[in-house]
Amino acid sequence: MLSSCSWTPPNALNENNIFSENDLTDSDHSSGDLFSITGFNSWPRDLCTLVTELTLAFKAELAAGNVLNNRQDPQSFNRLNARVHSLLQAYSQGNCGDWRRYAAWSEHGYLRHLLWTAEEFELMVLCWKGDQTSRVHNHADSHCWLAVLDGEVCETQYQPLAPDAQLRAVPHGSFLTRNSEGGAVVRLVPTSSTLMQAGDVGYINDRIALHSVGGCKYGKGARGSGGNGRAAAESGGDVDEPALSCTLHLYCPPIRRVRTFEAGKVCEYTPGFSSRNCLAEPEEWYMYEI
Ligand SMILES: N[C@@H](CS(=O)O)C(=O)O
Ligand SMILES: [Fe+2]
Repeated sequence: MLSSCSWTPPNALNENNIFSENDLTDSDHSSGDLFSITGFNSWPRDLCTLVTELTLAFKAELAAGNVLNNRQDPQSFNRLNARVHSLLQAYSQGNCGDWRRYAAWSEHGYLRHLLWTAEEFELMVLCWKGDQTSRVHNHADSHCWLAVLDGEVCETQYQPLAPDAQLRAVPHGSFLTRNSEGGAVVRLVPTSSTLMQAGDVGYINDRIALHSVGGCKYGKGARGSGGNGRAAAESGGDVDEPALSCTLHLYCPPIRRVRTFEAGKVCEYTPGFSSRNCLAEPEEWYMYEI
């Protein structure tokens, strides 16, 4: 709840919505160059500050007349991506563990816990037990940032190929399905597989690839009390138990319909949530208007 957060409205911004050198204190300068590159106000160690800074980043692009989706003007996107990436990285590497109160796992599949929803973006914690894996899916023309809060996940990206494409060998893990509209048959081929650890941040959209994400079968995960995986690992997880991993997902704009791709079929549905412990009532967060 907002009352439990030490949240204060951000300082006034200059006309470019970027904090100037004069806005920085000496201690800010000692934090390094990232401030001058990304222009954000504070390193977000808690969710309230993170949501505030993200809101400012998205509103700044909207105020400059840019759309927010995967067809965004490249210059606007590069500016936004640098800022959002830095904010998520700062939070996932140095957080105070406040996301843990929203985390819960299930035997039956990964769980989605909604933290924050607004017109510009949604933020959620996803909890993976063992090697639970999402089906290959799209992101509905939204931007999707993913930060690992604890444990490890593996992201596999897929690209469509014509089913009769001349391949020397059919790549392991590829399968025949339908295209996005459920029409022509395509072969989805895995093109990359990336192990992501606590503190890592990734980005994807539909123009880059489809993907699936999965946790690790066994290992050290989110059992410690620290803010990230290193702290949890040091506090000692049991390597024989399913790993408990947590990821933070940011979708801009929020995703209302998602498509999943399996052998021979495409499904479209409205993604749901296991819990909606939103951080605060929206009106409390919009005290500050750009
Ligand atoms: N995009 C998925 C999670 S992941 O596998 O990227 C979701 O929101 O459920
Ligand atoms: Fe995804």
